[in-house]
Amino acid sequence: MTLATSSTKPDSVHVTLLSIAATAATVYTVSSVLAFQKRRKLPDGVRLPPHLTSYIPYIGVGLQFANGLILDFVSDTAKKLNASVFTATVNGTKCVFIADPDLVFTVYKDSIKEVDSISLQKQAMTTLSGINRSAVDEFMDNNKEVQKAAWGQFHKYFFQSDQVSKNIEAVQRVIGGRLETMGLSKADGEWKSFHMFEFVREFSFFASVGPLLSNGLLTQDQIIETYAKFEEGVPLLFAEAPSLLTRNTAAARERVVQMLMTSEVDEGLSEFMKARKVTLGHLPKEVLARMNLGLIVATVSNSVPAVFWVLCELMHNPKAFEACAKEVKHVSDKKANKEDPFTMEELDEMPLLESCFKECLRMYQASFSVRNVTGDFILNPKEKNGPKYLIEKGTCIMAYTATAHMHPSIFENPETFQYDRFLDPTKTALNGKRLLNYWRPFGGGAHLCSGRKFISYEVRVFLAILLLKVDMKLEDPSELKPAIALDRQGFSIAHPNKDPTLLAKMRES
Ligand code: HEM
Repeated sequence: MTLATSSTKPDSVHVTLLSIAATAATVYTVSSVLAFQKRRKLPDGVRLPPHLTSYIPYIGVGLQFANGLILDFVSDTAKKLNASVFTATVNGTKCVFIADPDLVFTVYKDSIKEVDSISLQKQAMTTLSGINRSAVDEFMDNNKEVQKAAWGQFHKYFFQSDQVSKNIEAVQRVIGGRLETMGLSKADGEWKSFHMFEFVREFSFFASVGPLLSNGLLTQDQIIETYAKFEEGVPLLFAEAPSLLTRNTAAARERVVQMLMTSEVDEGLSEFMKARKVTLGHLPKEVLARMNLGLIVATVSNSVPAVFWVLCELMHNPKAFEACAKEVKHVSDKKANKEDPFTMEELDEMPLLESCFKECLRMYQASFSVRNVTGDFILNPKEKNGPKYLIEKGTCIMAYTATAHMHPSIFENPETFQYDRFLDPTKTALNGKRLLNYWRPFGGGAHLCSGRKFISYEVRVFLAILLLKVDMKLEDPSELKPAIALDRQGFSIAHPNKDPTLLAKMRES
């Protein structure tokens, strides 16, 4: 599918699904759907979702329309059209939007065979990683066993406790090294100033790519900036925007790919990558590097903003900060040697930190789960006697997680950061069903995030080290907390619309 873009500032312009949505919202009518329904014979009680007839040009709209939340677009349009499911055509593709928190996760149901994501995975490998389309088709269509083995490796290295434990140890070594690089290894009594997002990125990027790919990347300081340039334009690449708009992004991508093929990277390969190299060894080195770039995107584009929001919320919520700091100190005080890395068992004794992480994923997961529809199927709304919707072959479902995550009938005061909201795993939602059933920041079904266990420990360990060793304060405590950057919605965990200044110094031990 393709997204609308602004053409004024190629590459610095972000494309958003919101821009499309907001543009679409300028003109709408349901009359065409009603006419169509009369023509098409539908089973009893089944209707076509109303269609937002809209003017959505490909080029020439963009930032000027990005003036609201995708969430509001979805819920407001659903209300206007009086339907929990509606469609809108986005540059030629009929997209299905779902405003019902009980229906939005239908996309993850493996039982619905008419929903396909492989084509989008292929599209991402081609447009985003830059792998030749025929090589992608050949790999995805004819190497099912190899893909299964590669998935198994992910499971082994990022899910099995013994391996996650090793990786979490490696993460702590990386964090220790970065504290040094950032001038925070010694208690010299001096406050140092950082932009909070950049500060988090410095730790989280290397703490992820080291254990995931290679320690050889830890010395390539310039990879962060180059990768950031690439990541900024990823939505444009995925949208297959004209090359004029993606030139700089593609150039940054090529530089990252080169960095992933250096001899230092080869020499420092992680255990996971060594295993992967055996399984995928038949692929050309460059294709492998591009696939690894895709892994970095899956990892870093979510984990960096996620960790940022946890730190940011803690800095703005003294009560939560104190409670988490106390929890970490309690665990640390029991350690025989305080300098030893935290074990997974110790991190499991930090449920408040975990709850903060879950709460931030709830509040800031701003991505669509996109699925192509390969055959007609009927989507049943929750109301017993309510309408059932026909989802048509050839459409594209755009499931927006925040539809459930920010729904006031599910999560009490959804806009408020409640640091202990997820402390009790048996807690029920406002509608009486299990709270965690409505918490899906890692997707679901066949594409459930493979890194979800690893990242939940990585976040805890990073925050535990900071809370234990570093004094932190906001440069301007009266400054309002950042909001979601509207121009990046739809792609990953939301980015902030501004980067607050954090003052930090190593604590006297
Ligand atoms: C807060 C951090 C993260 C979030 C919110 C997140 C979220 C997600 C989501 C929503 C999906 C499913 C996409 C879809 O259904 O279309 C996904 C897939 C995936 N994630 Fe994550 N992720 C995170 C961190 C990570 C990390 C750290 C890794 C690697 C260590 C990782 C590796 C993957 C992979 C490989 C997939 C594709 C799974 C498949 O298609 O089989 N993710 N992630």
